[in-house]
Amino acid sequence: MSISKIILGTRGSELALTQTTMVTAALQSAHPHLQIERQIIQTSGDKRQDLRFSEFSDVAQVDKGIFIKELEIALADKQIDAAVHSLKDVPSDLAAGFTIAAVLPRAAIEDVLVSAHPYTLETLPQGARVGTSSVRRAAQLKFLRPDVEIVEIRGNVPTRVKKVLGENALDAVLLAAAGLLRLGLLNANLSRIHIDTHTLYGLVLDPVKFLPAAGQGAIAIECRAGDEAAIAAIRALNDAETEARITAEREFLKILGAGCQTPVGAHTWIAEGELHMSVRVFNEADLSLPPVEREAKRPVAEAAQLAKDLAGMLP
Ligand SMILES: NCc1[nH]cc(CCC(=O)O)c1CC(=O)O
Repeated sequence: MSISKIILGTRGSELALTQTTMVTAALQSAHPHLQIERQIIQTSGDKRQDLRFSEFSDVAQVDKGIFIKELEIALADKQIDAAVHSLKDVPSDLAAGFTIAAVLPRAAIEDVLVSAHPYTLETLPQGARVGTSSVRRAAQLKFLRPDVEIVEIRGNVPTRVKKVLGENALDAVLLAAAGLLRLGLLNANLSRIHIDTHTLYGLVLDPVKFLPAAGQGAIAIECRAGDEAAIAAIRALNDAETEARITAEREFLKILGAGCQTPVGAHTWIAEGELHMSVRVFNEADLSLPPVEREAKRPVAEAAQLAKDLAGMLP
């Protein structure tokens, strides 16, 4: 079964559009005769950039994917055939009727400390104000630097970078390396951020010390479950190592009933044919408590079981 045309749905942010251009290029090269169209869909997360995540009418809804719901509606309505997502924004318990048909080879997984000054996590000034809207990043920073004040920030990636500039500038913000790289803001040495006429410092944080979010740096393509023709076409883009890693990371979140707004870090890597995962689970009610840290490994083919092993090791 093969298809002649695919409509890709995407959010309209610069990052989403860049990622969709990457998917389009990969898809076109896998299927030279396939006609590929793009449709931009605004999500509730895009419409309400004025709100903090904690102010959404139903806080649980944030975990259920404020950045993907409208894309799933468009998929179900057959307005689009596939939705391009930052996997990190896709809930670990995907809504019924949908499937992740492929994940592209993963980019950088790390978080970056962005600042107008060459700070490290150790040399950030006492009581520094650091911007993030991720409870995972907030928890990890508070764990390493209890004196730091977390400031909740929202907006697209360039908007957040600019929070370290001008009047009332934050001392630093925390962002994903993948997004900064894809937008061309972070240089190839991963040390400088260029935005408008400004040059800022970027410090890539060691994922062993500052654990990434499940799925960070991965681009996923979601289809209607059962749309075998579209799934088969898109499956050609799938990267097996990335899939094994994100399966373990997302399964761990799913077992915990956690979402993108839960303070959990998960780091996976493949060494000598085995899939390794380390996790850090913070106490949601009291972020200042030390996290539970666990590490385990299994053959790459047993990714979901690795997540179960780790979940079983929690107190
Ligand atoms: N929640 C926003 C979001 N979703 C994906 C990325 C970056 C790209 C990625 O992690 O794949 C970002 C921005 C950020 O966290 O800095």
